[in-house]
Amino acid sequence: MVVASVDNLADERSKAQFDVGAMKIVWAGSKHVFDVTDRMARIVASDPEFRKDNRTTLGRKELFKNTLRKMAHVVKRANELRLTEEEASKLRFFVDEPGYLDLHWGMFVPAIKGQGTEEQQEKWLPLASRMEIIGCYAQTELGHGSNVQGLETTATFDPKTDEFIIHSPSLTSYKWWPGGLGKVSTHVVVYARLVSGGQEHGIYGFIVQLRSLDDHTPLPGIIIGDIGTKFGSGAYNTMDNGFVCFNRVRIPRNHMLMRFCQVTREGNVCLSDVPKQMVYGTMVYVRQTIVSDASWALSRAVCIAVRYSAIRRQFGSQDRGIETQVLDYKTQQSRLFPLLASAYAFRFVGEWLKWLYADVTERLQANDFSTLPEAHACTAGLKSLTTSVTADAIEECRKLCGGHGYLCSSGLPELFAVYVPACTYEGDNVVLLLQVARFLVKTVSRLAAGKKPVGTTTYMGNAEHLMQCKSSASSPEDWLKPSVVLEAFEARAFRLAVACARDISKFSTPEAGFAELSIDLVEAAIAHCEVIVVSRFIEKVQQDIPGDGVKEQLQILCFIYALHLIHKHSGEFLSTGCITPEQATLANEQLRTLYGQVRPNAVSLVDAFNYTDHYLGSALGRYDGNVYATLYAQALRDPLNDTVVPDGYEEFIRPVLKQTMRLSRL
Ligand SMILES: CCCCCCCCCCC/C=C/C(=O)SCCNC(=O)CCNC(=O)[C@H](O)C(C)(C)COP(=O)(O)OP(=O)(O)OC[C@H]1O[C@@H](n2cnc3c(N)ncnc32)[C@H](O)[C@@H]1OP(=O)(O)O
Ligand SMILES: Cc1cc2nc3c(=O)[nH]c(=O)nc-3n(C[C@H](O)[C@H](O)[C@H](O)COP(=O)(O)OP(=O)(O)OC[C@H]3O[C@@H](n4cnc5c(N)ncnc54)[C@H](O)[C@@H]3O)c2cc1C
Repeated sequence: MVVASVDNLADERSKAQFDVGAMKIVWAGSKHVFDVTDRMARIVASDPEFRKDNRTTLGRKELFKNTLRKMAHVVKRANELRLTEEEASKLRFFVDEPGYLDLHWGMFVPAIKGQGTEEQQEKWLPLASRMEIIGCYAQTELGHGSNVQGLETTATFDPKTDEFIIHSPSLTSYKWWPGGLGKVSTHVVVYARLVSGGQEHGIYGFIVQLRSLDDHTPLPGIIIGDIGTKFGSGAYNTMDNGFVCFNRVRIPRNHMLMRFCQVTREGNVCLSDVPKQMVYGTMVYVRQTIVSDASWALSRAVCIAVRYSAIRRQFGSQDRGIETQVLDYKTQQSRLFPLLASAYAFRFVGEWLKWLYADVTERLQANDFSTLPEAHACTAGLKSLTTSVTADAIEECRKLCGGHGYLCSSGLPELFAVYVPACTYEGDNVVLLLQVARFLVKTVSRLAAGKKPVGTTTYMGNAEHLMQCKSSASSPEDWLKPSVVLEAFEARAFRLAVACARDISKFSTPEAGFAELSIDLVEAAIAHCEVIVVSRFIEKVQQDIPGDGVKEQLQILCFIYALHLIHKHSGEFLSTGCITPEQATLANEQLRTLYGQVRPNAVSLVDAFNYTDHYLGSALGRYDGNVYATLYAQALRDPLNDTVVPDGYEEFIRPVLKQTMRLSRL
């Protein structure tokens, strides 16, 4: 049985029609990134300190202490190996355990870099880099998260002492959720309403010390703790998401992050000549990183499901002969291959978004704020789209693995539990899509005023054509033409956005229209985000891509990505008149053909992710395909199997059996 499993994956690998090594480089982004990633993944996988297969069986306290041990080991190894920032960040990534380091490096440091003055950066960044202080990011409160302008915490300037007084005026104003806050962080960037001279001046970030650097006890006026156990076993419970109440805590004036707004010694508030949304900059940065993370989480789930589907056999045999690999069932392919294609799509759009973010950052530094709205819309929209799809996809992969997918040893339940809050943190996905919709409606109304759209909305400049065009697809092969596919996506997105803008104008106020039509607006926003992903994927496959057969495989995946969306949203494509029912049928026919073309390459396409068995953490997704023996070995290691007769037998099983025996004798 074991030998047959191993043979299956070896057979699968022998069928590949492309150069897997070259695809690994494409997936990584470059040879350099591949080398760094590969080396860091192996360092983590070979270090017993980073073992993670017992995580779901540990209680919260044990689990948390275990994470503290691992985080300390990460810092130690990074120092010992003299890792660069890039290497250290990959090392932390492959440790694959949410912990305070994520928030320290991922939000606290970026908040200071983005919103601190040069002097503030000079003071705080070395302390943070050497980890002489540990920081987190506290924006959300018990009563408000999405509505940042509704935050209640105050930072009142006291000109007498040249200090700010940080205060939580109500229970609902307690900071609630920040990762790393509950038990670890010594410092925090806290977002509060700036009050000076009796007037409010908006929300800004303030650096506050939370705990003593000598004995870690909370400083006076600070009530702090963990908010409690979260969804799933193991999963995000390794993180100390916390609460904090500030009771008139005093901090020096220069602890306010003053890059965009300065408070003088006299308490005068001087706003720089920049948009006030610059204070939301850390969120834009993190949303961009979340899009890249989505492709990692999705590809990990898909890797497990594809390998297992090649191993798993059900039905199809005559006379108890060899059964069919479940990967050969068209229904399995139609559920799995679009997810495989989405993993590649999100990888490429993530890389593009990184470029967009770098570009806008450069412009902002030169006081050019013109691309800020587009950067906000793209990061918000793509964060929303990719995390929602990924969360659903992990659950779909669990189902694709049948009963064994439900076991923690499949790796999928914990991956789902750890991933699903991505739909909420850094902005609830619906709230973020409504931001995209606001941007789209504005773009459409600017069009009417003769303004030329730029960036990702450039396609809307072709307004007349997009409103009238009818798809020219007359055969399944036509759906392999980039121009045919793009036109359908652009026309659908534009028509939905125009319909929303038109309908909003029928209400008494734009706000009333926006609120009433928010369901349609969310759909228009998704359609626009899908234009971005599809067009970036098409752009990618039109480039020169080295490696035998690599480009061909990516083209197949690109069209699977696009055509499965046409199928999924066929209602919208049809109701907007972008395609006809016959053309939808042709697209489906082509999709089926493409599934057949991916089939022999599926295992190699997930091998190209280059994941170690440690990172995958799955009995079902092992590289060698030795699924059943691993499942059995892991079952035997379960704490319930420590003893043959369970604890509790004497107390709770024997009395029941005795009672039943007595009753049956009656
Ligand atoms: C091994 C596994 C490891 C896992 C590790 C994972 C690590 C991840 C850790 C996750 C940590 C999580 C952290 C957090 O969650 S931090 C808190 C995040 N909070 C949010 O995201 C709040 C969401 N809310 C908002 O962003 C705003 O409140 C919202 C945008 C929704 C509304 O803001 P506001 O009321 O001010 O704005 P309006 O809607 O009225 O818009 C006014 C104009 O401002 C523009 N705008 C809005 N936001 C931005 C922005 N960020 N940048 C630029 N411009 C922005 C908006 O478009 C409006 O413009 P116009 O007036 O021109 O239309
Ligand atoms: C694991 C995790 C880690 C986190 N880490 C941090 C952290 O480190 N620092 C930090 O500051 N915060 C953190 N957060 C908090 C997070 O940022 C917020 O939970 C998030 O921004 C959503 O806000 P909310 O909880 O207020 O949701 P709500 O806004 O209350 O959402 C509830 C529902 O209302 C809907 N809704 C809200 N507003 C609208 C609207 N205008 N129109 C239509 N529907 C609407 C939403 O779609 C949602 O369905 C974390 C959260 C989680 C789950």
